[in-house]
Amino acid sequence: MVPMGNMFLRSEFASTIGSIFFFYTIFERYIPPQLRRNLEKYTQRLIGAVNPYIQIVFHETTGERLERSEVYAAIQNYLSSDSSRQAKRLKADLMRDSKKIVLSMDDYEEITDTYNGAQMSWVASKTVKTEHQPSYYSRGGDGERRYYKLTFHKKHRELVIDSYLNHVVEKGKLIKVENRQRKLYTNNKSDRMFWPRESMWSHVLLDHPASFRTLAMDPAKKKEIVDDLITFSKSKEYYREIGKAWKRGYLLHGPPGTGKSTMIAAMANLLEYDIYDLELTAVKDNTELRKLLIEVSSKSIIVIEDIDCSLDLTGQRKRKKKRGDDDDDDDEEAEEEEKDPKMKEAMKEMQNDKQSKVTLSGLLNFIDGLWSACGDERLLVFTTNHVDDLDPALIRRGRMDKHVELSYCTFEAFKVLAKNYLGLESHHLFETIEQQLNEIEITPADVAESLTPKTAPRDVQACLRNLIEALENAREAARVKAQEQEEKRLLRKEKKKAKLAKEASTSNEEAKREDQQLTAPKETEINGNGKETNNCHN
Ligand SMILES: Nc1ncnc2c1ncn2[C@@H]1O[C@H](COP(=O)(O)OP(=O)(O)OP(=O)(O)O)[C@@H](O)[C@H]1O
Ligand SMILES: [Mg+2]
Repeated sequence: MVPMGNMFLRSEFASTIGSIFFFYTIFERYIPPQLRRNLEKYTQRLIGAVNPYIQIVFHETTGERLERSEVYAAIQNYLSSDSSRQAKRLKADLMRDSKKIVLSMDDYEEITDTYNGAQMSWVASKTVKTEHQPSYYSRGGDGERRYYKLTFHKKHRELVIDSYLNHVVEKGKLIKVENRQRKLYTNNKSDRMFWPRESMWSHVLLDHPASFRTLAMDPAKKKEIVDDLITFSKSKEYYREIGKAWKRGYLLHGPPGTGKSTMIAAMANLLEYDIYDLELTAVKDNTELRKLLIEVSSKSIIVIEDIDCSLDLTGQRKRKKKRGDDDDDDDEEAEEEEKDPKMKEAMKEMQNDKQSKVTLSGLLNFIDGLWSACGDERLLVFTTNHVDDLDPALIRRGRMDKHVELSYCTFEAFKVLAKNYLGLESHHLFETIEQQLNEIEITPADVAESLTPKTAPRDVQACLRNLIEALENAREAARVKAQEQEEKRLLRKEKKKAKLAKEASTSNEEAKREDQQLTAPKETEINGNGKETNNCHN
């Protein structure tokens, strides 16, 4: 049996709804629009005077161009976890650049959030376009405009305005960054035309498998770098306190094939950052460099590879990436220049026209000038094979805070590679290899190549033997190279000696000729007066 009280309540409720419906129909049908709007306005004011709750509306689109509001997107991300727990009807979206589906509450759902003990209510809603509203009213052309409505008690007004809204937006942006697909950017060539809103960077998805676990290097050094990176990524407040922009410079130097580029990928994977691979030679000038910098997002690594070869940063073009026999090459080039200096000059000018005009001071400004402080949480990484060729100003601490040398393969590094490539922790051949590695210089890239299995299933013993052979070959190659260099040195010495001897004999001959001229008997003439005249004109 239904209790009498309940029945009464139900009939009361039904009659209230009926009355509202009745008045609403009259209101819509018989009251002219102008009067209706005025009535709505005053009713809102009346309710506002007695209602203790405040509402803020955040629309999905803003401005005349109806761009998607960043705040709306941040709120959507912020509310996603609460929505999936509280809302009964959910919408699933795969946002642009996101690797995860974002769940948000469907229209007219309501969820609550608690912040510092204050209750906040969020409702997803939409307004439908009426005939009085402009045609650009809705973004998708479906005549609807979505919004989130935040409702809270007026006693929390300051809390909401001073901190809750910032908290929502920051947390929402963070969630977006965590969900994003990471990217590898490179700068576009500057001689092409850019559309007004087109980016100067183009990108692909970043999907490099490198990690610090698989990076072969001294374990203590590796730990130091990992700790440094993690500390940096958590130091937002610290950098603010000491009054420094939140960025850090890394200089990775070492011979080719020692893992500099691999380490950059490992850094990006560890911190979940994007990579901006900056090709300096494609940047027209310092102004363009600054524009590129402004477009770099937070949580990113800006990389300039082979900085010593990238540009003429010290006023002299660096021609030699690969050294070794430079002295001879230099001699030959000098000879060429002597032969036809004018042609050389003309070629240089032609090259200069095409070259980037980025200067050292432009690059220094890029690293730590005022503009470099726009954007947060950035690593700047330079790599080079020849650290001594770099201008000291470029790599001083404060600009390049951490200098990391990546060098030839040590036994510790080999063990990491053996584990990665062969799943080996120990083997009786390890002792031989350790001895060899102490005596021979070989890059981790060469070790990795020797350890790569060439048969399936992999033959561990054969791989290790490959490495031992490669090491012996490297020893022989080093011996031959040293011998060749010694021969070249001796040849140069001989040449110099011969040149000096030739110069000495020429000057001797000249001196002899002078002496002969000085000591030769003077022609004597008797002039008309019967006096002697000296006819020597020297
Ligand atoms: N320390 C290392 N740990 C693991 N793998 C490495 C290491 N060094 C090199 N390798 C392997 O060798 C290859 C080449 O290494 P990488 O490109 O990182 O060298 P690099 O120092 O950047 O050389 P370059 O100066 O020529 O640019 C990588 O693909 C990687 O497989
Ligand atoms: Mg490299």
